[in-house]
Amino acid sequence: MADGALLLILTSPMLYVFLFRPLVVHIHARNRAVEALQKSKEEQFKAMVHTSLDGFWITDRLGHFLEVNDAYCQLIGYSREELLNMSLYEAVTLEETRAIKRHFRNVFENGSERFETRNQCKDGRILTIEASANYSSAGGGQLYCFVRDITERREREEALRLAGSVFNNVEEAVMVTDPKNQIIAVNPAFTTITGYASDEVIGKTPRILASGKHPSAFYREMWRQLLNMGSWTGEIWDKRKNGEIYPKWLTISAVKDEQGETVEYVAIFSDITERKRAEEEILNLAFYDSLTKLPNRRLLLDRIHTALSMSARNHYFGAVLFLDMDRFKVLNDTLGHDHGDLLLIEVAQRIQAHVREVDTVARLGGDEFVVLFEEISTSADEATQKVALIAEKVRAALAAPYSLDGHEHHCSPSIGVCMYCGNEESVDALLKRADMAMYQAKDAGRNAVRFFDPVMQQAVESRAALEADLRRAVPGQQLRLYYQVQVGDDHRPLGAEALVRWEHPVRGMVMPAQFIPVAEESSLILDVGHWVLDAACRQLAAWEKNAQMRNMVLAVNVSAQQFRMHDFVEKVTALTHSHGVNPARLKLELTESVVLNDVADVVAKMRALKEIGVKLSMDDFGMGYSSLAYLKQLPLDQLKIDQSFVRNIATDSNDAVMVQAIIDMAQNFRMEVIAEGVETEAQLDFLKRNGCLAYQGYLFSKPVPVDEFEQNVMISSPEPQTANFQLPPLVQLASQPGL
Ligand SMILES: Nc1nc2c(ncn2[C@@H]2O[C@H](COP(=O)(O)OP(=O)(O)OP(=O)(O)O)[C@@H](O)[C@H]2O)c(=O)[nH]1
Repeated sequence: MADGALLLILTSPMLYVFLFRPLVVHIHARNRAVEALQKSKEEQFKAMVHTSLDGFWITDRLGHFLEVNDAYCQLIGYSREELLNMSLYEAVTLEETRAIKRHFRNVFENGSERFETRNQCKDGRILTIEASANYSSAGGGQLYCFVRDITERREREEALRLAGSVFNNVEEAVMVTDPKNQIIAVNPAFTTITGYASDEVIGKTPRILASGKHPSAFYREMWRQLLNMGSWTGEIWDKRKNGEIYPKWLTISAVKDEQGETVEYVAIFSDITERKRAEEEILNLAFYDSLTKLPNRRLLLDRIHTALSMSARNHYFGAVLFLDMDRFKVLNDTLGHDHGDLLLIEVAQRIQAHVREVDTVARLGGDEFVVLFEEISTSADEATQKVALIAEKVRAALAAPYSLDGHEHHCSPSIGVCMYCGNEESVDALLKRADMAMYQAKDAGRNAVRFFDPVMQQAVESRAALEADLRRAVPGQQLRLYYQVQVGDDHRPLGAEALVRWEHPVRGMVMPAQFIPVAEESSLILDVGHWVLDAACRQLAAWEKNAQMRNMVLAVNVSAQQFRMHDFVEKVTALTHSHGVNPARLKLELTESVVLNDVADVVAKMRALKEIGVKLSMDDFGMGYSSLAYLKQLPLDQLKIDQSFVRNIATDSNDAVMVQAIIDMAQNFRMEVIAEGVETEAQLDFLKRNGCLAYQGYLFSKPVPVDEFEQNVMISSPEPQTANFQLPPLVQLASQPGL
């Protein structure tokens, strides 16, 4: 229309001036008005958009921002200028790029789309955005979009979803109560643990769960803490629907609103029956003896420790009783371990029946028990007397016959007592003393009570020190061999007995009587024994090269422990081989204690030794329990008459008869016989007259180092094995034991 008017004006100026101009003016005015209206609408729109709390943007079809409002700038952290130089793709997270493209396509096709996306702010934060986009074809196609940050809402929803899932699936029971303590919700685990379905408890108070095991003060304290601190945690005994009382671990928290008012209490609990049972079991295993149910060593040590500290404060005397059943092994060996166990249980009960409840009765292990008496008296005398009385009562009770599964058995205890006051002595020392006293009771014939004696302690301590030193003797090369000659009836040297000496750097020369018993009580005797055999073989090998010494037979003592070793024969064989020694020059002296053990095994070993050519002699013959019956079975070469018989043959007719009998026996069994401890001519004379043709003793020589021995042999036999062994001026030393 406006275009037609213009044509008319151009073709007819008059018409224009008079008719159309006013019209044209009107039209312009109207257009201006429309424009103005449009402008004002745009302004309004702009104002509306810029004041909107929601974000707003316009992009072109490619996503370049054409307009953004302040809310969007604030939301995303970029300025308007920055955004107008960016595309929407730069404002979303990388993963969202494809989704945005899809949303754009949808908007182009459908005109509008609501979608959720994730924007990346300038500072890196990721926001969950709800977007409502519209398409306009104006300006080559534009997208108008209102956006809203729903990050928090989504997080809340997620948290709620999670809480709901946790509530329903968690193993712990959850119970929610209102501020009036009425149950408003419980989860499935609550039903599993308590047995109550939710509709049975909702509207009720948690008191229906109470076991009645706790006093009301317990609940008062729980509420006090809950109200003051906002939560309570602890162990509590409750009752299930079926009446079963059980322990649970409970946490109650008060949930408050923004004003700080409690709106709910949330109780979360788990059933700890199993855990408590396991804990108790572990505790029992750790601190109690499973057979007698008495405290074990660990708990006892702890109790003694506490008792000593108490005594240091209150100055009361206390005591430790150490009990060991006498010959308990016999019961195990005869009636069996089960009966042994029954006796131990009975012993535990009898001890407990005779002491106060506050006294600790413990089992240390095996047949050893300890009783700890605390706070007996502040007077030493009174305390000692009281303990002596109790100990005697316990002894008598334990010595009474036992009926074990129908079998009557007699057993008794040996009891050692050690008093204490204060904590100067350590727990260990105290127990050790009581133990020593117990051994004193055993030594006194058993079934007895003995108090600790300090003199005995000293003896025990010096023995322990000797053992510790002895441990270093072999590796420290402190052992020596001495040689005591053995001669024939013509006094010619036949060989020697090798005798061990210990040359201690501080103690000086230690005699075997001092250290062999100590070695025998530990396995040290094996090391010492092996060393002696090795040294003897080395010496024999050296003598092989010396014409005058070549025929010497060397006797070596073998301990019972050493002989019992399963590989003893192999060891002897290996030693003779490795030193290149003629085994016939080696004579092993066995004692009756060796032979008494397991006759069949002993005989087998002896035969094996004889097979390789080693000679065997029975040492200290006549001292033990050797019976003719088994002497006959032993492949012995020689009997050695013990020096205790030899000592008195000239003066004691009994000993003389004994020696005669031994010599006869040896002759009957076709064994050689040698007498040890020959110190006088009279003894020698008697032996000779009775047919004993070999001798060892101070009359010929004391034990001497190898050089001296060789010298003596060479002096006495300038020609190999011809001359008599001269009696050296050593006879005066005869009073020393012939070791
Ligand atoms: N039945 C049973 N025997 C045990 C138990 N623990 C250790 N023993 C045995 O208890 C015995 C303890 O013996 P000892 O105390 O050394 O010796 P004993 O025969 O009592 O002789 P003395 O103490 O010298 O009078 C050993 O034979 C152990 O094998 C156990 O739990 N039950």
